[in-house]
Amino acid sequence: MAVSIAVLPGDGIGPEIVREAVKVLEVLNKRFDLDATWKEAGIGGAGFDASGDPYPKATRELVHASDAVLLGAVGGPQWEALDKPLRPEAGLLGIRADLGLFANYRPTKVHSQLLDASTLKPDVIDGVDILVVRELVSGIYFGQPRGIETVDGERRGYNTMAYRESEVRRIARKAFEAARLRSNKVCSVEKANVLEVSELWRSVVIELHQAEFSDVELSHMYVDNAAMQLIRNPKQFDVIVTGNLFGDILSDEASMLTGSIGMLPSASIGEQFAMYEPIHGSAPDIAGKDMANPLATILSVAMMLRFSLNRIDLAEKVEQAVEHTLDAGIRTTDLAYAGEQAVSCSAMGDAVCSALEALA
Ligand SMILES: NC(=O)c1ccc[n+]([C@@H]2O[C@H](COP(=O)([O-])OP(=O)(O)OC[C@H]3O[C@@H](n4cnc5c(N)ncnc54)[C@H](O)[C@@H]3O)[C@@H](O)[C@H]2O)c1
Ligand SMILES: CC(C)[C@H](C(=O)O)[C@@H](O)C(=O)O
Ligand SMILES: [Mg+2]
Repeated sequence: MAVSIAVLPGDGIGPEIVREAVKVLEVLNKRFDLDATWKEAGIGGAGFDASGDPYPKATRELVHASDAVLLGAVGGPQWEALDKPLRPEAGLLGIRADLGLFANYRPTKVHSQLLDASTLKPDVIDGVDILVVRELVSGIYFGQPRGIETVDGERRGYNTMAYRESEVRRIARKAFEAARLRSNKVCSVEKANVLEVSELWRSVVIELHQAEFSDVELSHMYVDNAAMQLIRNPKQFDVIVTGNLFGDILSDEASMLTGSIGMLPSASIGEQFAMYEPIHGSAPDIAGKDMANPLATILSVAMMLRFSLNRIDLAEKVEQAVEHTLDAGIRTTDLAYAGEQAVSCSAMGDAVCSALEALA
């Protein structure tokens, strides 16, 4: 069956890493039986520069007409002076909200070939396999009121962290369902000792657990402790379910268990649409140098094959190709801590494509 993909490279390293992921799609079309077509459109700073809107109308129309979306990354210093609604990041929040992508899955899997790349001891991280399930279209990112006002002659900035019961219930449900397919453990992370929004979060998670998921082991952890436990003993976690801001922070932290933020893919899923993107940003410090790690984006393609295109077989091939590439000692700069010679972003993409072709 023919499938259509909207490809949104974005800014900074976005076009570089997405180019390598598209090469993988080309191999799947040519050497396997994927029948995918794709079209590119602008998002973030690229969207703003072309049309004055970080989530342009043409992009919106394309993603609504596609089976899945692949996004690189958005943002960069050249757009920082813009008004908030025009910034690249507003384009990303805009597409997530527009497509209703409330569930963001961020798998953190330690590859045994990369134990040297992590700053943590091998026995602490070997075998780590955590799924962060992050709420993506609510919480403090979207809560009202928000703004900067002048109070008593000085500026005061404020945001609102709010969750409705229904929003907590639907993300918690996704976490429990995911846990049933894994090690059957959910840790719900919030700050219920201080925040009412977290108090509600915890009580809704407990209600849902008692009503429908009592077979799943449930624990609760304050976010500050969770940040520490992720480094102290990451293997205690299976599924972590948390809100938008805490999930953003904890997933970047968790990525370093794997050796690099360049290793973590993600799937953002709603009722109707799905988008796949690495968890990292546009990395302005290395953009344009062909040195980014494209594996997070390539592994996001594997998630797309599995969850949106109904091709688990091809998802597994892509994941195997990544494993074989790591087995061969091929490392981009972010992974090359043990004296290995680093390869470029495009060479890493080529290596994964060759490994994939060898599996055809
Ligand atoms: N999903 C997204 O589009 C997304 C995510 C995070 C940040 N951002 C945006 O990206 C810009 C830069 O943000 P930041 O510097 O805080 O975070 P970042 O994730 O872009 O970079 C953080 C550090 O990680 C490195 N890094 C990131 N991805 C890498 C990769 N694939 N390979 C090798 N190294 C990699 C960078 O070089 C940098 O040193 C900002 O405008 C931010 O808003 C976008
Ligand atoms: C760029 C930013 C809006 C985004 C977020 O905070 O969600 C990013 O950090 C991410 O993790 O995808
Ligand atoms: Mg982030």
